[in-house]
Amino acid sequence: MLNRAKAPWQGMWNGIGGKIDPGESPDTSMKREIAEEAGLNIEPVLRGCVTWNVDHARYGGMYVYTAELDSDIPYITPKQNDEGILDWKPINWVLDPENLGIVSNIPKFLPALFEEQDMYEHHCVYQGNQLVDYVRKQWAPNLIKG
Ligand SMILES: Nc1nc2c([nH]c(=O)n2[C@H]2C[C@H](O)[C@@H](COP(=O)(O)OP(=O)(O)OP(=O)(O)O)O2)c(=O)[nH]1
Repeated sequence: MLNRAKAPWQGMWNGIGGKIDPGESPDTSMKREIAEEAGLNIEPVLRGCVTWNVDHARYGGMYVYTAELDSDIPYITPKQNDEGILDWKPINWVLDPENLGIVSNIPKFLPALFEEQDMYEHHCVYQGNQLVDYVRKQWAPNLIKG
């Protein structure tokens, strides 16, 4: 997890990610972001997408990935970089609904990434900063591999 040094969600814990560069595929972008921000070489596995709208406007979305790491990987945390503080967190801590230090939609979409075979679009509706509705529907990637 990354405790973000900058907005959005400054001071909160989020997964690692970032914007896709021009000409880059989502998979390649994910690999690059994890290498840049965590110094890890991973094979990202696409597991769905998260979409949102804020105040019935400002629609956006992101692809979500998982990856498997060797348990013997030498990786000491917490560790600070330009993006914030990196640390491994127990899954129960991440998913605890009373944990207000986590970006609010993570407990909604994360369990399905690990526990279910199917992929979903996880849609989040915000009023201002408040997550007021969440629905998911089955989703299949279309022409995004590269
Ligand atoms: N958990 C969660 N993360 C989100 C959501 N929306 C969203 O953009 N993100 C992620 C993607 C990015 O990692 C980060 C948004 O920050 P950003 O747009 O400044 O991107 P970044 O600085 O991390 O990336 P970059 O400039 O290095 O490319 O949060 C969301 O609804 N939930």
